[in-house]
Amino acid sequence: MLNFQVKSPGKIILHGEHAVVYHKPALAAVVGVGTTLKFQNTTEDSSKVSFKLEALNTIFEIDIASFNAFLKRCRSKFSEYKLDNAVQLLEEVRLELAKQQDETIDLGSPKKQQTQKAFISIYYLLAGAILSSPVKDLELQQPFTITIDTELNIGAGLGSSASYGAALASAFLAYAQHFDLTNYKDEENQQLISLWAFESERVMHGTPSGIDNTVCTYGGMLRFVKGQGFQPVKILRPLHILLVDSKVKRSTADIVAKVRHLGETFPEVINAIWNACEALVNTAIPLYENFGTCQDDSEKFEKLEQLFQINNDLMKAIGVTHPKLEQIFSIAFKRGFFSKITGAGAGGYAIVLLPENYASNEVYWKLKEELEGAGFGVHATTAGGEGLRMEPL
Ligand SMILES: Nc1ncnc2c1ncn2[C@@H]1O[C@H](COP(=O)(O)OP(=O)(O)O)[C@@H](O)[C@H]1O
Ligand SMILES: C[C@@](O)(CCOP(=O)(O)O)CC(=O)O
Repeated sequence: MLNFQVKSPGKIILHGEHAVVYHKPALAAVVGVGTTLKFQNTTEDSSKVSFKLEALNTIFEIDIASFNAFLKRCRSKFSEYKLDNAVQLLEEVRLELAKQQDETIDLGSPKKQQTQKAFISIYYLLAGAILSSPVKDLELQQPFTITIDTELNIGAGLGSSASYGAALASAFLAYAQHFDLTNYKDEENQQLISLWAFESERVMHGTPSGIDNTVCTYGGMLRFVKGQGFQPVKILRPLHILLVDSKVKRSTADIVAKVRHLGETFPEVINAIWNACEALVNTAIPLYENFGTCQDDSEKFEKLEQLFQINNDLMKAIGVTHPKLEQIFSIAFKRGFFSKITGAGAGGYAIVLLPENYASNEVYWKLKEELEGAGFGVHATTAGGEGLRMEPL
C-alpha cells in the first residue's frame, strides 16, 4: 500500500438541525476546514500499527498478532461478514478493547471519554473494513502509522466526529482493497465510506441522523432526510460564512436527548416547530440554488437573512440557545448581520451569513474585532466546497 493522505471536511447545518432527527429534511454544507489523516508505511521492525491523534494528544497502538486473532474469532462467529453484523461486531470490539486496556498509551490527556470513543472507532472500522474485504481472509500485515490532525474544534457542532469517522473509513477501506486512490469517488465507494463513517458516528453519539457523515463524504450542499438519503443542492458558488466559536462545551447526545424529552412532553407544539423547519428548508433551497444567477442577488440574500433569523428563533423555542450564543447573535445583529445556531446548539458554533463582498466592507472587520474582543473564536470560510478527498503522499 502506498503512503497517502485523506482530507475530510467539517460541515455546518444551514437549516433543519434537530428536526432532521424526526425525519424532517435538513440542509447541510461542507466548510473549508477539516481533518487530515496521513497513512505511512513503517520501515522500522515493529509488531504494531499506531495511531497518533494530535487533537487528543494520544497514541493508540494495535498489536498486529492480537488483532489478527480477533479477526479470526470474528470470522468463526459471523460466517460471511456483512454490514448486517455491524451491531454484533461493535459489541465484540467493545469487549476486546476492555480486555486490552494495556495496549493504550495515554499521554496524560484528561479527555478520557473522547479518547475511548476515538479508539473504539478505529478498532471497529479497521476490523469492519478487513472482514468485509473483497480479498478473502485478509489480515493486518506490514506495520503502518496513521496520524490524524484537525482544524475543527471537537464537540462544537462542526461535525468533527463525522469528519474523523469518514477519514478513518476511507483509509481503512483503501487498505482493505475495497477501492484505491483512483476510484474512491465512484458512487458505490462513496456510499461505503459514508456508511462506515455513520458506524463511527454511532460510536460517538448513539443515534445520529446520518447527515454529518453524508455531507462530509460527498461535499457540496445537500438536502438530507433521515432514512431516505439525500439530494445535492446545485449551488453556483460556495456561500460565505463566518464561523463563531462560543467556546461553550456541550454534548450532542445530551442535547438531542433533552429535545426529545421536550417533544414527548408537548408533542403538538414541538411537531408544529418541526413542520415549520421543513417549510423553511424547502423555501431556502431555491434561494441557495439561484444565488449567483443574476447580477443583483440582494433580494435573495435578504430573504436568506430572514430565514436565518426565523430558523434561529425556532431553535431558541426548543431551548438550544445559550447566553454566550445570544451575545454572538446580538453583536452580529447590531452590525447588520444575521446569524444562527448550527448543529445541536446550547454552545458550540454559531454561523453568520456573509455577503459576497464582505472582505471589502468595513463593518465586517468591526464585527470580527468585536467578536474576538468578546473572547469568541472567529473564522471566515466558505460553505459548499469539495467533499472527502484522497491523494498520494
Ligand atoms: N481529530 C479527532 N481525533 C480523535 N477523535 C476525534 C477527532 N475529532 C472528533 N473525534 C471524536 O469525536 C467526538 C466528538 O463528537 P461530537 O460530540 O459529535 O462532536 P462534533 O459536533 O464536533 O462532531 C470526540 O469525543 C472524539 O471521540
Ligand atoms: C442536532 C442534530 O440534528 C445535529 C447535530 O450536529 P452536531 O453534532 O452538533 O455537529 C443531530 C443529528 O442530526 O444527529
